[in-house]
Amino acid sequence: MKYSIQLKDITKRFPGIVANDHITIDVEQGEIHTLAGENGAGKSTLMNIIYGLYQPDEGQIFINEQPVHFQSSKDSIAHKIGMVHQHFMLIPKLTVAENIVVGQEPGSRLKVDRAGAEKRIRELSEKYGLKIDPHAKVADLSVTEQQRVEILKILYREAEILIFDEPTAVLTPQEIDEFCDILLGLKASGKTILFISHKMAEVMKISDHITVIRRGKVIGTVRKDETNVDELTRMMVGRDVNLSRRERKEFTDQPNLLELKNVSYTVNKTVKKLDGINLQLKAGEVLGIAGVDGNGQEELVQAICGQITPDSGEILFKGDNIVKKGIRARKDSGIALVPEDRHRDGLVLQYSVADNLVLGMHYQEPYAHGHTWMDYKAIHKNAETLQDDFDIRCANVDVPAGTLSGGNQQKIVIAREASRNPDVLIAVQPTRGLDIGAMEFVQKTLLEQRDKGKGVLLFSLELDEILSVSDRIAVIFKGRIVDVVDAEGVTRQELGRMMLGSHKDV
Ligand SMILES: Nc1ncnc2c1ncn2[C@@H]1O[C@H](COP(=O)(O)OP(=O)(O)OP(=O)(O)O)[C@@H](O)[C@H]1O
Repeated sequence: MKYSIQLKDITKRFPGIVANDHITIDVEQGEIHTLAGENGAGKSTLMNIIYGLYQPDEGQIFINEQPVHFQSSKDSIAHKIGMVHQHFMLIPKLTVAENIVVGQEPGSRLKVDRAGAEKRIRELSEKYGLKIDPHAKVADLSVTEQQRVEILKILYREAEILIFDEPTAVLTPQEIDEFCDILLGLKASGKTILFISHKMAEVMKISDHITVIRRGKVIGTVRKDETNVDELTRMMVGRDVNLSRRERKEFTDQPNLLELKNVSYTVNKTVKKLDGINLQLKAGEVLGIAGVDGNGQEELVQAICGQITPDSGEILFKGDNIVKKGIRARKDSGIALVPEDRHRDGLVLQYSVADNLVLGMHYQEPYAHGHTWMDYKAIHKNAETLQDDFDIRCANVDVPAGTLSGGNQQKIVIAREASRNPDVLIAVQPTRGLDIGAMEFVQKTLLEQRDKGKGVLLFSLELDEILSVSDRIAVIFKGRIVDVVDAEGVTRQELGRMMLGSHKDV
């Protein structure tokens, strides 16, 4: 047996937290080894250590059975290690080929061998089924394509050990299947892959070994063939988790909290993003919006929250047409949003956890008195309560939000928006990047809002989530609502067909 990576007693401390606590893992050459564990367990930290971005406080790394001491990623790249990060690091203005060769242009200093580079990129793209055109501009590429450019970039540098930090969190279910095939192809050609994921289906599909870490410690390494999802879940969160269908509310005739009447929105005068949307969200229900990504979901959220103005139609919130109201006025009147992109729209990463937990409410009682005086005591108290309720893992609530793990950042946004006590809560991919225990918790939080008589509009690409949490499901296709069905009476298959444009009964 040959080992590509061996970690012996790796320990990494941050102020107030031991992120990695004597981690020992052996990764065999040519295998797909998955690292799983709760949000904040220390997975990304460990990957960053192997890639040379952080130095361990204790312990030893062996690459190809030789001890190494990486001072930076330059050193790990020299050892043929490549990493695809959670957030891509490409330059949008440049082409694929330019992004890939940046800093390592082939040819002499004076004459860059552009054609040679493009030829190699094309060959690599074909060999691994990445389907990327070296001439394409990165700004024009989808998320999946950008991820593939990142993969090409490390293959171009001849990486043999490939690290993927939660690559599928940003992919749609359809894209995940293709991504898994790419990883299996890379493995077949002899590469060693270290992979982080919270999604058990894909973990069970592609892994050889799975190492579970919890609170910085290794709980165990298991062979995929000798484990199952229940065992992994228990190893990860220390208990059983139930994500199956939830109890429905008996459907009585509740008033509409939110009603869209014939809402249309066109870009560039020709592309109809929303095409006569009619939708009602009642008090005391979760209305799931199902659809293949890019069928108008983003514009629907923006129209309701006031980020775009529809060309025609009405949006009634508790009976009032709010089409002309601004974003803040809508928020203040009781519409809360858990946005899809938490880094861009949900958090200020350099602000503390406590400040992020009152963002958008910081100018109101009880956090501010008379618009001038911020009540830091009240802000702190709120933060500590929410940290407890939502199990936000951090050293304390004064650390910058940017130092929290991805999943815990997501919990800040959800905790804040739920704590606004809104009448309507719009949740867009609310469990993306969350571990299975946190996923269960967030879904329960949405149902609690419902049970308090609020309306929850749930946008999710995960059909299982839509089916298990929603009371009714509206299917969006090409900017139109093609059907609204009772969640109890629809199957996964029917929903899948409807997402491609057909009605339930067709
Ligand atoms: N640069 C940093 N400064 C301070 N603390 C940090 C830093 N990076 C990580 N941490 C802390 O180390 C712990 C482990 O974080 P890490 O990002 O490794 O978790 P993770 O397992 O990748 O979680 P997730 O699944 O949520 O992405 C967390 O408590 C986090 O807040």
